[in-house]
Amino acid sequence: MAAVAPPTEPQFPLPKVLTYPASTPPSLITQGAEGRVYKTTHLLASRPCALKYRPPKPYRHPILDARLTKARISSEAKVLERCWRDGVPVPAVYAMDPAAGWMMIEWIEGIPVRVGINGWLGERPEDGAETPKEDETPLVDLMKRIGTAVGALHRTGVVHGDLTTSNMMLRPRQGGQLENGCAGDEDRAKVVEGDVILIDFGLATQSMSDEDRAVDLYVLERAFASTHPRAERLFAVVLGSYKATFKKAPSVLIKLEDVRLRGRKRSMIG
Ligand SMILES: Nc1ncnc2c1ncn2[C@@H]1O[C@H](COP(=O)(O)OP(=O)(O)OP(=O)(O)O)[C@@H](O)[C@H]1O
Repeated sequence: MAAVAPPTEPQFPLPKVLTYPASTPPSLITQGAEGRVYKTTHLLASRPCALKYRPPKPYRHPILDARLTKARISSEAKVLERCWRDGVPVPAVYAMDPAAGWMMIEWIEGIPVRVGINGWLGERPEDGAETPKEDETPLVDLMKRIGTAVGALHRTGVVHGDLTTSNMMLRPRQGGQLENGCAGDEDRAKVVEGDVILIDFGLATQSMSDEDRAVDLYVLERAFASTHPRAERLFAVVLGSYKATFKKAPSVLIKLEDVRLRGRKRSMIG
């Protein structure tokens, strides 16, 4: 008889909700400074979920810690629900227990947009290098979908607070997508296909201010330039589709000029 492997001890004590039986054991996806993300099937075997859990912080006063944790989970879930109701592409919230520090949200299949873009760029030379022009339509289309998603987010009265291409998932449409963002020539377009879903609303707030929206765009612009320097010029496409999606974009884009100027001054001063 084949030996049965003993169950492996989880690296961290599981939140209580994940100690109940489920069709598959939970798997730890990330361990950040503030919390952990697990993939679980605790709700339904056919419906994988992401469980965001903020464990107690031993270095904080317990009453303050409990209050902060509860407020942060509630606030993230509230923002997600508002977005979802208004049709912004975000994971649905399935369940939560803010006092216990967790919320269970829709699992988004696919790869982070960052991985998709880098998979597309592959070994391409730096921007501006002498190369024959190639058809960039699939990448440009992805930029448009990013701008549309951010435009929808701002239209609904939410600013994300940490927009990066890591906080966006590319959910495959029918026919699938590549697992790891690496592709041969014939599959290259596939790595940038799919619906853009915004994730990680831990720093999100409800705001209608041009300034807050412009800062959100600026954070994304800076993150984009440092993560994808070879595609920096395409950020204009993101802003173009943002403008096409969101009626109030023109005043936000004027504000963005100020925010950029402040950013440049700050980096000159050091
Ligand atoms: N709904 C989801 N579906 C699939 N994967 C997810 C989902 N939510 C999060 N992830 C994965 O977990 C990672 C961390 O998630 P997230 O950024 O929301 O948590 P965090 O960084 O711990 O949060 P916070 O910034 O609020 O402390 C993501 O980069 C992604 O890989």
